Amino acid sequence: MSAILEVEHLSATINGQLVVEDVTFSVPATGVTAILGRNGVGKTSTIKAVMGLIGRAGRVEFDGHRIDREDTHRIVRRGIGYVPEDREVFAGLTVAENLRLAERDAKPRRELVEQLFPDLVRRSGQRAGTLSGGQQQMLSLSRALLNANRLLLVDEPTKGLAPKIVTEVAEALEEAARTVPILLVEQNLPVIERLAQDVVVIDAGTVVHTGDARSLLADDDAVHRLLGVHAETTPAPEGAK
Ligand SMILES: Nc1ncnc2c1ncn2[C@@H]1O[C@H](COP(=O)(O)OP(=O)(O)OP(=O)(O)O)[C@@H](O)[C@H]1O
Repeated sequence: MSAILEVEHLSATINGQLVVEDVTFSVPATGVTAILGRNGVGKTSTIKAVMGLIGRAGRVEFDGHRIDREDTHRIVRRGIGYVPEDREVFAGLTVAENLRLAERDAKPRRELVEQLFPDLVRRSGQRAGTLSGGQQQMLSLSRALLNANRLLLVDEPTKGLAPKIVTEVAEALEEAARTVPILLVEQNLPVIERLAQDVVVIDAGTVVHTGDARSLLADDDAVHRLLGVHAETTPAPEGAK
């Protein structure tokens, strides 16, 4: 399958410290590709480096164009949506104001967002800072989905959420993935099993495994060796297949 994103020998630094050493992987033009790895191995930094948010070197090609020397705003305009780990909603603004600020396209896809997140429609006048973590996550996802992005980079969307909300976020991502490929950093194995076709495992700043998600998750020894957890011990979110 053709790749929408090709990352080759990517390295990245924060405050002069090397946080991504040498990462190579590609993201197919459809479906969900998950970046996995233990805490602190460089997953978030890899995504930030692709977005040009931290110093980076190496080759990053998006839809045939080199983007590794481009500014973040140019990368965003090429059609990569970024949903950061800390959600970064404007706390003092309402849900509606947060969404309006995110609109970049002449015809933002408001209907898609309203269909995926009816709760946000009901809360359009509520200040984003008073939303629950799950609702803030949905607002953050909505902002990326409003524009006709051609790739979404989504960083740990289920982190710290209650099981029921994890399921809702997973459902929304599953629905979104029908319209746009997603590169997803995720630690929740049942969520990965539900959403991802492909996995990229990072350890100590380099890629140590790539392949299809099901094969990896079916191999408890490999999951334990690569991720330090056991596949069968992670509680499944409600409604997971
Ligand atoms: N602002 C910073 N200053 C210094 N070091 C940093 C900074 N941000 C990240 N790092 C370091 O870079 C390394 C990679 O961090 P990163 O957040 O990319 O890992 P991660 O795999 O996403 O971790 P987690 O799963 O815990 O979110 C870590 O050792 C971390 O301590």
